[in-house]
Amino acid sequence: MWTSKVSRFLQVAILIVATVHLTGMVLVKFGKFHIHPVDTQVDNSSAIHRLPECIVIGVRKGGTRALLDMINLHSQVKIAKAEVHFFDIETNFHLGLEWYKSQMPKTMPGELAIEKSPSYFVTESVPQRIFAMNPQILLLLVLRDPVTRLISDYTQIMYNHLERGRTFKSFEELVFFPNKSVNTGYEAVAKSIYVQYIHRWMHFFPKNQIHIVNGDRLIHQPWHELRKVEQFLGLPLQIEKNDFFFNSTKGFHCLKKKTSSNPELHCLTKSKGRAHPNITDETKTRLRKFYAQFNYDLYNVVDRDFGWPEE
Ligand SMILES: Nc1ncnc2c1ncn2[C@@H]1O[C@H](COP(=O)(O)OS(=O)(=O)O)[C@@H](OP(=O)(O)O)[C@H]1O
Repeated sequence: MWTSKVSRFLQVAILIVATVHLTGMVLVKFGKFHIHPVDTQVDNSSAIHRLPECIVIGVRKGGTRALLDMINLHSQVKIAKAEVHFFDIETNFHLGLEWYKSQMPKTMPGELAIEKSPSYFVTESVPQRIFAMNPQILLLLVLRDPVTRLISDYTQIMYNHLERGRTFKSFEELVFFPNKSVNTGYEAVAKSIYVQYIHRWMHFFPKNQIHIVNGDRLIHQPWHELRKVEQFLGLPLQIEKNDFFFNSTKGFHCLKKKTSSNPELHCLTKSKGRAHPNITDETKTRLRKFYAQFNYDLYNVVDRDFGWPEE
């Protein structure tokens, strides 16, 4: 009688302990509850500069700033505020890895440092240099419709000239030769031929280390793209639709940063999301036809169809 009471008591106790343990595991797995260094009473002084475990490698005008600021909403991510350009600018590269590390945000164990330098993607020497630093590194690449990216790139250069009081050639003059064929010698045209650069990266890194963010979806539904980035980085899922608000004046989503009890609202600077010059439908169609084959080649190489318009 006495022994059967003890054994019944033990069975109930084991059941309670197992239920609590399992519930905890499920909550952690689905990101409802995070065991995070910042949540616990850890001494912040142990935060140090570390090399990044993830780099946003480009592409220029793909939405790299938006991506970096958005992933920074995650409590386990710290970002380098300015573009570092360590691997693509020789004078920086020669300062060595200790200099590079010093440009990174301080992180605690379990936190990820991320930097973005959009020209890494197109600079020949960069994949090998990053591989030499860390062959396991995770790479994020934002790609958007090549024609929109080209127009965005041109717009940026145009504004830079106009701000300095200089005149600037029209889009058509730069993008087409007089016989109307596409001028691939114009850098902004070449940078939208993504497939010619991705090969170099895939020579060094397996596909599962390169995650491509859809830059067009990043504009319209950033939370979907951020969810995939969190999964790629192995982070607990935290970033939600509610972390964004649509700013109708800007025409883009801005962020609600959870730095205090009242979220701080943050939109990208005015150099992002500026009005593009009017480009005729005829010009866009000609460019779309030009990029179509390169886009197919890219879809084949990365096993993913981005569905960019073909005309
Ligand atoms: N939320 C939000 N707010 C503002 N802008 C956004 C956003 N999401 C994506 N984008 C798009 O990002 C484009 C700029 O890309 P990058 O940051 O990669 O440019 S850069 O290469 O660093 O100069 C920028 O291109 P432009 O529209 O030509 O300015 C935007 O279209």
